[in-house]
Amino acid sequence: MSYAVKEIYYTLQGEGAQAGRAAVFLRFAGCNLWSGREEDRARAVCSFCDTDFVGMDGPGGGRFATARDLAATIAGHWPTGAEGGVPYVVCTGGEPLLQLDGDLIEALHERGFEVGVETNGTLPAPPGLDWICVSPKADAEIVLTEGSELKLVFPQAKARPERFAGLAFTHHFLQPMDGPERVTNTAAAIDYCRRHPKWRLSVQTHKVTGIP
Ligand SMILES: C[S@@+](CC[C@H](N)C(=O)[O-])C[C@H]1O[C@@H](n2cnc3c(N)ncnc32)[C@H](O)[C@@H]1O
Ligand SMILES: Nc1nc2[nH]cc(C(=O)O)c2c(=O)[nH]1
Ligand code: SF4
Ligand SMILES: [Mg+2]
Repeated sequence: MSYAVKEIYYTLQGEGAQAGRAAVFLRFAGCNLWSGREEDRARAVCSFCDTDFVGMDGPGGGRFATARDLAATIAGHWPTGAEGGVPYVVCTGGEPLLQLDGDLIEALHERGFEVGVETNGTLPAPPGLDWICVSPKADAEIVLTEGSELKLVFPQAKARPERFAGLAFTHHFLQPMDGPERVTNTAAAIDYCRRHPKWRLSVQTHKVTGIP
């Protein structure tokens, strides 16, 4: 199958347990919980999204006919001068599990990449992923109930942390909801983590440092 890609760029992972790690970001176009159009936001299942994932018009974006082509393009974004460490690609979107498949993961592994995914958890994951970050949304049942990290945007009235605390993830993070209430949400997340040490705070560090 072919892949619809919004953008591809090299940056640092900004969130969660891998925050600070150099990575190529592969942002797929499209999501199953919101059309991406502002006029649909209020009645979307997921209504707080901070991302433009519509179309294939971003830097490095486009339609890729094969897994080989896409993996080669991603590998081309890893700087030739980067010394040490393991090349890392973060597959996000939009919802990456609408498109990410075993062929692409295999092609990326062949090029020496570890493959991470940022997902809303509503779709099954193909085999072979090295890092799975699930970020549940209040009105969308998750089918991915284990993985590397569960990163809950906080607060969501209908998705309280207690509902997810017992799931088999290696890490549990609360990420303050960005938007008009960011400062209040950050204080509330800090307070929750202080009272429930199983949970850690995930600050969106790329927004603090001003990188993409
Ligand atoms: C844009 S989403 C794309 C991946 C996938 N669709 C998902 O929701 O996990 C990437 C990450 O940003 C988080 N996110 C989206 N909007 C946010 C906001 N307004 N504040 C904080 N985190 C947000 C998501 O929960 C997810 O962890
Ligand atoms: N630097 C950086 N880190 C991120 N981690 C998750 C992101 C996402 O949009 O999925 C993201 C992003 O957009 N930028
Ligand atoms: S599920 Fe992810 S990409 Fe889709 S609208 Fe929500 S935060 Fe944005
Ligand atoms: Mg983002």
